Amino acid sequence: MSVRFSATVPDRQVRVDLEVADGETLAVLGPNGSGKSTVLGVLAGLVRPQSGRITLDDRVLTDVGPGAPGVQVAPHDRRTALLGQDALLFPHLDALENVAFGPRSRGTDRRTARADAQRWLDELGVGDLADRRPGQLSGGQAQRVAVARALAAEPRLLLLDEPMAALDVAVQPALRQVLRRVLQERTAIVVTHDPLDALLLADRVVVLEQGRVVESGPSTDVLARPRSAFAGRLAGLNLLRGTWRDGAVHVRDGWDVHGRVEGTAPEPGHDAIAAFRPQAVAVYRDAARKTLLGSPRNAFDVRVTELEPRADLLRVHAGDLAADVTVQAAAELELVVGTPVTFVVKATEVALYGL
Ligand SMILES: Nc1ncnc2c1ncn2[C@@H]1O[C@H](COP(=O)(O)OP(=O)(O)OP(=O)(O)O)[C@@H](O)[C@H]1O
Repeated sequence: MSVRFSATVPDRQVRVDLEVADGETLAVLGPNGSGKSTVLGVLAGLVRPQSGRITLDDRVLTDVGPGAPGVQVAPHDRRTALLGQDALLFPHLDALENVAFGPRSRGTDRRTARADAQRWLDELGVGDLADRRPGQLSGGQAQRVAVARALAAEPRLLLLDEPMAALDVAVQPALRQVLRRVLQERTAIVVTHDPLDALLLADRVVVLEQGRVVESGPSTDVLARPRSAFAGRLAGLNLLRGTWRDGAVHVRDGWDVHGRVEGTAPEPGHDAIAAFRPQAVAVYRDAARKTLLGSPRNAFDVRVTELEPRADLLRVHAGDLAADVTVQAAAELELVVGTPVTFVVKATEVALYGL
């Protein structure tokens, strides 16, 4: 286990235990004020817990509280790197100097530090912006430089606090793809509000509510079959797993899911996943109606397995799939458990990813 974390911060009502395996990315989800940033702050050494013990690669970073030796390694000595919503680059330094700053201050010679910094900028797709100052970068570009700067410090644990929250929706997919590459094989914790980030960036998810871990497990399980109230509200995503074939996710015979490919298209025959929200699914009794539809759609012939009231909607479950319909529509469709129906979802509402 790379990270073992146990900490209590009473004035923030936080009491959390968690572990991260070597090379694993853990997503931390939870409502506002549930303690996500506090956990990152404690890991980074910025918040001192009242009691707690943290080890990273068996090195003790924090060991405080009654009877503990009172170890609290300083933030710059922990081999953790924390990246927030805002890039927080030094405004008077260009991108290259920003990235080279950490290695320089640790004693790396100027030429090596600059060469390494250029490599990291190249790796993050912003190598040609090396001589720009932060004021001349877009939000997405600045965030890439910030990731390069974090990685140049060669952290053993990368901490990302909503790294895409401050960016335009339009530039999020590209950064998400960069982060996916960066996080592969790296030990990291990502705080996010977006279930797709949890799915795509993380191997495992923990859900915090009121400073406690209320749920944890593999990302796909937690998001498709959430048990906690928060994960349920956030996720409940329809996730269909299959192999990539002819530009679609082949789940089984007759179930080829079309959608928009997020990031690079998967290799034929490789594992892939299709994700769409229950709100995007229309439910029909008469399967023939789907042939009347204009834009490309996916149709799944299924049987209702459960009807779950949710606020002013009804969630119609059919095995692993779910659709949200209004109560009125459900009544008109005369839905009961066992009713054969067709779930229809537009291809534009389906996100496809290679795994
Ligand atoms: N600097 C601080 N000093 C004292 N209390 C704080 C501080 N920062 C946060 N808190 C409190 O600690 C609790 C946990 O907050 P935290 O920021 O860790 O939650 P979060 O899950 O990251 O929330 P969000 O999603 O809104 O960022 C909250 O009750 C919050 O009000």
